Amino acid sequence: MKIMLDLQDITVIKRNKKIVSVQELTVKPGKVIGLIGPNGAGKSSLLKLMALLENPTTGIIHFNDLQVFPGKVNLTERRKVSVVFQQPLMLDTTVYNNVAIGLKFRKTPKKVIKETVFYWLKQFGIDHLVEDRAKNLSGGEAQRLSIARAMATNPEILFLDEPFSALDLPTRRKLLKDFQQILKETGTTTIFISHDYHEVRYLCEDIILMFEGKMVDYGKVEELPFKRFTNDVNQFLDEWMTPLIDEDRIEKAMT
Ligand SMILES: Nc1ncnc2c1ncn2[C@@H]1O[C@H](COP(=O)(O)OP(=O)(O)OP(=O)(O)O)[C@@H](O)[C@H]1O
Repeated sequence: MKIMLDLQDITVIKRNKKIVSVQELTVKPGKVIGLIGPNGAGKSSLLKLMALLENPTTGIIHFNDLQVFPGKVNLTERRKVSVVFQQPLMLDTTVYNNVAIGLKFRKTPKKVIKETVFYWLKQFGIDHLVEDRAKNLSGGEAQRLSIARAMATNPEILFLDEPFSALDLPTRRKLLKDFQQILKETGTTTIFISHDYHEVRYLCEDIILMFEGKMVDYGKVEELPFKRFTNDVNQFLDEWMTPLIDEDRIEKAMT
């Protein structure tokens, strides 16, 4: 299988501190990867590199076999990448225009724009809000809109920085279910930051574990409970995985 994204000998140094250090990281098409680790571990910094938004201090990045320099990515490559942030960045206009804008920039014919916008709003269950102003949406609706907008441009790779963390549990569960189905259908390569083991297990096959700026693991989610790292990392993982054990116990008790 070909490699979509390839990072070699990457470091990011900010204010004399190495905040990201990754020797080798490759992403194959179609993978859904969770980017995990404690606060300040370097997840967002790594995501920005992978999404070609920021330059590493040292190292080389290839995207589809082409060496890229994030500060100077050409438009064709940039448009293959979509990023969704935790706080949806909405234009102060209608829901329709928020989704249509990326397609307008790509000079997509009007008819195709309309079809695409309605298709994605429907996929995320918000087509009835098409004429509403984006700023009036609830948190859950806005998050649906921001992912629909990202998907509408048909990205080769999608990055999400804690997209579900601001949502209440039922809303989050519903969106996760819809999103999982959509990823299954589209096969979009996806990398997303999460603090939620349940979420990661539900959506991803693989995880990248960051700890104190270093990538300390890149492997299968299901193998994580059986791996051992340094004491600090083990302690983080033990605590990180505990809520799921509780949740499983509650679910069992209820059935
Ligand atoms: N522009 C910057 N200048 C200086 N330090 C920075 C800068 N950006 C990030 N850092 C530092 O780099 C480290 C990693 O930050 P980053 O936001 O990547 O971590 P994170 O794992 O995403 O954390 P969180 O889960 O809290 O969002 C932190 O110590 C942060 O303070």
